[in-house]
Amino acid sequence: MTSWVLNDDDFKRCFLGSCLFVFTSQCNRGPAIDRSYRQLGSRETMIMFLGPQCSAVAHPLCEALRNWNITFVTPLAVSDGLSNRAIYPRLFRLSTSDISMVPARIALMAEFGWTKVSLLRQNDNELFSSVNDVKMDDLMLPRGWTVITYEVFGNEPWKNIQSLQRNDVRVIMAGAYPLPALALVCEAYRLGYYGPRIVWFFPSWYDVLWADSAPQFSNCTRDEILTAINHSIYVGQMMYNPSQEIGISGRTAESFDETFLEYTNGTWPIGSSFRLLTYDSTWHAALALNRTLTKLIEKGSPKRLEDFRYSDIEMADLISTSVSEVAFKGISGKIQFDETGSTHPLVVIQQQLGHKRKTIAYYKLETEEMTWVNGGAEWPDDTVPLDSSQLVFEQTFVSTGLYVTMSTLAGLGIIQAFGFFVFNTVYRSLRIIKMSSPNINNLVIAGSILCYTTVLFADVKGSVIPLTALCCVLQIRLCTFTIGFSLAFGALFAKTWRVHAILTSRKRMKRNMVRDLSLFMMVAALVLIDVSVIVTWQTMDFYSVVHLNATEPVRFPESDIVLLSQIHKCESEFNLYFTATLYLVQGLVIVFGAFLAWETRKVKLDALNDSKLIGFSIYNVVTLSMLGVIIGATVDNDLNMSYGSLSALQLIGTAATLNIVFMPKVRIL
Ligand SMILES: NCCCC(=O)O
Repeated sequence: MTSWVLNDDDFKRCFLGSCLFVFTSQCNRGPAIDRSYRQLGSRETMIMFLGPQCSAVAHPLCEALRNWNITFVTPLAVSDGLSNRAIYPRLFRLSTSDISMVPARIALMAEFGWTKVSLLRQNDNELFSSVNDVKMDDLMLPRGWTVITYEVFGNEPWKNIQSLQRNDVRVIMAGAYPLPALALVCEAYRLGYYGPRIVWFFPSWYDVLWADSAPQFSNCTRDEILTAINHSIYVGQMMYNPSQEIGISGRTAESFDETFLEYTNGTWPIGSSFRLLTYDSTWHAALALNRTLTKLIEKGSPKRLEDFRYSDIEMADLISTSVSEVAFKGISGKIQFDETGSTHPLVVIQQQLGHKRKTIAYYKLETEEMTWVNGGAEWPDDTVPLDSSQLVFEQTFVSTGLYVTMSTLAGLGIIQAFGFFVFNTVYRSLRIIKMSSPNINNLVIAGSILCYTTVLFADVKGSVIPLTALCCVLQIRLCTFTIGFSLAFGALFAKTWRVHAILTSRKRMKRNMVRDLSLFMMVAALVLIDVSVIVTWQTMDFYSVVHLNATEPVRFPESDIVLLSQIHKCESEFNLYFTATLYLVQGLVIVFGAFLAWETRKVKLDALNDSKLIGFSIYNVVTLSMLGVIIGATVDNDLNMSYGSLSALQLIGTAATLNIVFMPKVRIL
């Protein structure tokens, strides 16, 4: 390209015929360095180097040639490291550091509502060093945005694509030369990682037709690459002055392109995206050499440009200073270097739309201002892609059908319990009822009703229970079941204890020493213990709602939604200890009750002795409680299974106890 520029007639008129070394290295370090050293070893001294336009070459070469006092003027070479004047004192580029594109990328993310990206860069080049990642981090982290993965790719880009797929990455900022990028995108295509939900960011200095090289440099066709990069975004410096201003060369960008296309037979060869910058950089070199010559003449120096020698620091300084001082209106825009030897161009944002690349915005680095043009970005279905799947939480409730069934059964149980209460009250004067302690039996009924009531409190679908009140429901269940159990089983226990006391009083005590009041007190004491444990628990160690994933996330391939079913549970820090205390109290009553039932098993007076019934009840309670603990532990996260099975156990246990205690009496009557 530069060779063509040098052949341009207008250019020749302005240029003084000085010795320039022109790079045609196509970003290959080795050949570039080899050619440079051959040139330096020749008899012809080079006053200035035009290029290298690739950072990959600029880094090693300019560093190696630092002591040769050669001034480099290059159109591109955008690596941030090249701004370091200590290492590259005589390097001037008509471009800005790639790192200065980061604010533009951030502004685009903000515009499109993206807060999660992956940064992916080529492994073997300083241009795509972690400096960009650090700058991205600096601007993203304070905003609370996330870099999902930092990918570095080499010969196995499929691994990086799989990582992007695994991490559900939607927006990828790629830093790579076009040829490795083709291999990367080709892998993405092969692995099905493309479509309306995937957006790539590439540097805008990629040639517009970069996908055309696909068959040569990847296993994909041009169309496959274009499919994979459709809607991609390109960010980079503006290399085209859209205004029809005539620059120093007497050309506009448009008229230049006409001539250029004549020269290339209407094609856009590789590297043509920086044709205007190349033209302007050559002009810059020429103007700087002119300026140097003028200065030499003005100073009265006998030296001329061709007298330059690599050891002549004074003249090298003069050349470098002249390069830094030259400012002019080029066909790519206004050219003026800053103290780092870079320019401050406008940033252009483009979008790949099929085989075309559309300019969608400009971004001013100084003012951080974005100007949208040509209708801005276009997205499939007019919807900006999301930066990640939308996690939709679905609260799992107890199913209405299950709740209604269980509640109906509980209701029937409560009705039956009331029936037993009526029976107990109506026939209280009959001997069989009287001797079975009807008052205490009423406690069994009351306890059973409370146990049945427990089933009615559930986190049921369509219920009006807000999440904040969920733990109140659990507290009510805790109270109704614990107190209900203590009332019912405590009353049975108390009765058995009385039989045991009577049995033993025949020898040592008076028969009527154990009145109902004592039994009430006994049950009340048990209930009081429960209440104290519950009150201590709920005042010292509050329940709070925890969200538990009930299932693995369910992905819907055709949408961005990932459904996560959650159950809400109430837990407290010392949950385990308080539950264990309650179990211990109930367990002691059960064990002691079992002992008393065993002791009084020989009492033949059925109306007086409930020991067989207690034995049955204990058997019931122990079996059902064990089942309850096992079910509770195994189906903890399946709300319906957990509610259904525990409610069934409560219903069966309560109904069995009530029927065991009352049915024989009802039958006798
Ligand atoms: N061919 C130009 C790419 C940019 C760079 O290497 O700095």
